[in-house]
Amino acid sequence: MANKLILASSSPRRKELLQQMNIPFTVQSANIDESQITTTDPIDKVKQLAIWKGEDIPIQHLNTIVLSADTIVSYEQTIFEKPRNKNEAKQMISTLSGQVHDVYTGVMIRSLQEKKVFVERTRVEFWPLSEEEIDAYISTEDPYDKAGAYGIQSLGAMFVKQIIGDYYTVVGLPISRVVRELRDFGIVME
Ligand SMILES: Cc1cn([C@H]2C[C@H](O)[C@@H](COP(=O)(O)OP(=O)(O)OP(=O)(O)O)O2)c(=O)[nH]c1=O
Repeated sequence: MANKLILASSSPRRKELLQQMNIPFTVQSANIDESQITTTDPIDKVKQLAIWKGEDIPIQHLNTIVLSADTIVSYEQTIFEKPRNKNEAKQMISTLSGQVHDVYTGVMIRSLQEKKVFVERTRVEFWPLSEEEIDAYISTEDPYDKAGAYGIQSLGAMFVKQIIGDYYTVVGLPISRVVRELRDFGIVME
């Protein structure tokens, strides 16, 4: 029997990226308490959160594969997750203005027998931004469901001077690596 993939995510971007790769899957959102995390190291954090999300989905069959991920923005010693309000969004974008930051995405792929966890990093440089530009941006919907308060795939694209690494790591799922790793779990394009 062919293996079946479950995407343990409520992120519309992760769903779209798997669809773009012609990989068949179903969605089951993980429900975890991210505030329970204690580590402040960005790599440990995205790994742990991806593991919690993936382990929240029960596996009942030998042919079930679960994919989960977590994305954060890291600048100097600070981790930026999703902004809770306008003030936090402004603070995040103002801090990232004119600077280079890292985006980390942790991924877990698991079956009953096996587990693979990895982290991808992409470096992003922002142009120096004016206060007017930042204020205009945070009054849109764009920043609020995204780590670091910007969407590189949407309006936030105008802030990005250059990147080093996989663009899709920033969007929330390093899809080329994920496709390769999924093959080892017997998940391939239709
Ligand atoms: C930096 C950046 C992040 N993001 C998104 C990717 C992630 O969906 C989100 C970070 O939140 P996550 O907690 O990684 O994911 P999620 O809550 O959206 O979905 P789930 O936990 O159910 O899988 O930020 C962008 O879409 N564009 C960007 O440029």
